[in-house]
Amino acid sequence: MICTVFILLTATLAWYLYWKCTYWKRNNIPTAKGCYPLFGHMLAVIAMQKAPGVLIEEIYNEYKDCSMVGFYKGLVPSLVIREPNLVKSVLLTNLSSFPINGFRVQKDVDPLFAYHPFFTHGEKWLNGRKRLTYAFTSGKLKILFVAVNGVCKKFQDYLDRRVNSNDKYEVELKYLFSKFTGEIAANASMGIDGRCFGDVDDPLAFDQIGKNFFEPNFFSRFLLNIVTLFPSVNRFTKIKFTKKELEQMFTTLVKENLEHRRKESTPRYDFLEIMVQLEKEEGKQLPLDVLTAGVFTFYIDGFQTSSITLSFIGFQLAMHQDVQERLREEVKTVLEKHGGVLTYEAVKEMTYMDQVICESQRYYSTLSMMIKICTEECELEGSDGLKCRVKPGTEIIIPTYGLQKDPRYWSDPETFDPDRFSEERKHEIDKMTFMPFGEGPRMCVGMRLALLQIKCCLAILLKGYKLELSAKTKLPLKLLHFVFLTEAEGGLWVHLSKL
Ligand code: HEM
Repeated sequence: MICTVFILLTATLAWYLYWKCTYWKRNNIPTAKGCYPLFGHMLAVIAMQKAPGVLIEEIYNEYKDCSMVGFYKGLVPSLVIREPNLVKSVLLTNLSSFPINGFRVQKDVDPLFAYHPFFTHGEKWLNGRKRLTYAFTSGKLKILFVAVNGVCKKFQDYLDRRVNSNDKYEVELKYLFSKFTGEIAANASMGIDGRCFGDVDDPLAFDQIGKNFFEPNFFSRFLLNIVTLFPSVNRFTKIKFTKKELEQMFTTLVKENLEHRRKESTPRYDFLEIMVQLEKEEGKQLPLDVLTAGVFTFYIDGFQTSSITLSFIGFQLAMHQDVQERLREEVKTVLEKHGGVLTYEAVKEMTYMDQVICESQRYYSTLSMMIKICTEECELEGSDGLKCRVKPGTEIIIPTYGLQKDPRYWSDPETFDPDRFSEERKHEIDKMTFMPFGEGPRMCVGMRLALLQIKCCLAILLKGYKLELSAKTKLPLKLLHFVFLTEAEGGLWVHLSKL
């Protein structure tokens, strides 16, 4: 009897797994190689042998003739879409069918993330997004520019100290730029000192505390992988993305800062001040947890993404001395025109810098992919005739990295050529093949601040220093994608010297 029950149960389970793993086949969609029962295509990812971004890149490159490719995240059917018209359909035309991002958090486990627009949808997303959009209009950016400019001065002073004492200062670019973006995150969010530019690394500095969050050890990386890949598991495991101490630190900082601001009227130039202005306009105070979450979003989103982006730009400039020289000329000419002062208007005039940033973002996309979850059935149709009726629960993967390097959409994609983005040529680019900040109503709300801080940082660097590649940088670069952020194995090392 027990034996029969066992056989029946095993046969049912085997049939169930077979049924799940043949979903794409039954729907006439090509399936990526390497599917294992229960784990789907995720075995190497779970075993920490492959980052999710690398897996998606491999799938993208292997199925060159297909508009879409199915794979399985465990038992969940996921679809990699490989054509701009399909991306447009998911991010714009049929956005209401894909309103949720593929990374989820639970309010009781990660309360600060629970208000982050990226992790929310519906009314909550709309409110969160509205507050951040308010903070990044042109008028408000000019307020934040005061803080950014202050950080530029500190950065310049830090570079002078480092280069003067070393003649040629050898530095890892993400380490260096994390100091800049960490200091911006502290200064421009709450008007506090981020302690990033000391001669010795301060464990409480904003660049160092961010390290704990973004550079976890092997074990926490494994847990984070599991939670991001299988969010429903976390209903039981309750693994936190944010450390409790970090949450407490931000809550205390915001609370103390708010008390001063609501009482005093000294002008301040930061995000919290803009939120206090918003309270006044709306005639009601925002709850402390909402404000803390806003400041936390500012920190988490601005710090790492911008420093990674900057480090790849710095790498490209060190590799391409002609581009570095041309950009330096632009910076010097524009600054001269503005009396040697880095103003908001001067930054806007640096158009070749925009091209260099775009091309670097295309070449090494900071976010290797985007993931959207279907909540309402919708049809996708590729140019090869493949049709897919996407069912609720299906995950759609937008392979940013693959699309931005695909020779179908980019001539000579492996050549670093900022002139692709020149006024004369940029019309040749299909919008949906270049999405460093996403696209559509859910695209990056902090894009303008990100570009402002990146441009200011580059202007300071280029007007006074030359970047040359250090032999410590391992070429060709091997890209690592921690969950979905891109980094280079061994780091990006350069020598900085005074001009
Ligand atoms: C170079 C730096 C940055 C890059 C490359 C970047 C990239 C992105 C991308 C690709 C998305 C869309 C993700 C998706 O649709 O799946 C996104 C969303 C978002 N970003 Fe950024 N970002 C940067 C800087 C910032 C900054 C400085 C802030 C705020 C201070 C910010 C706040 C956000 C928020 C709140 C969202 C979610 C938007 C929504 O779902 O409505 N980002 N970012």
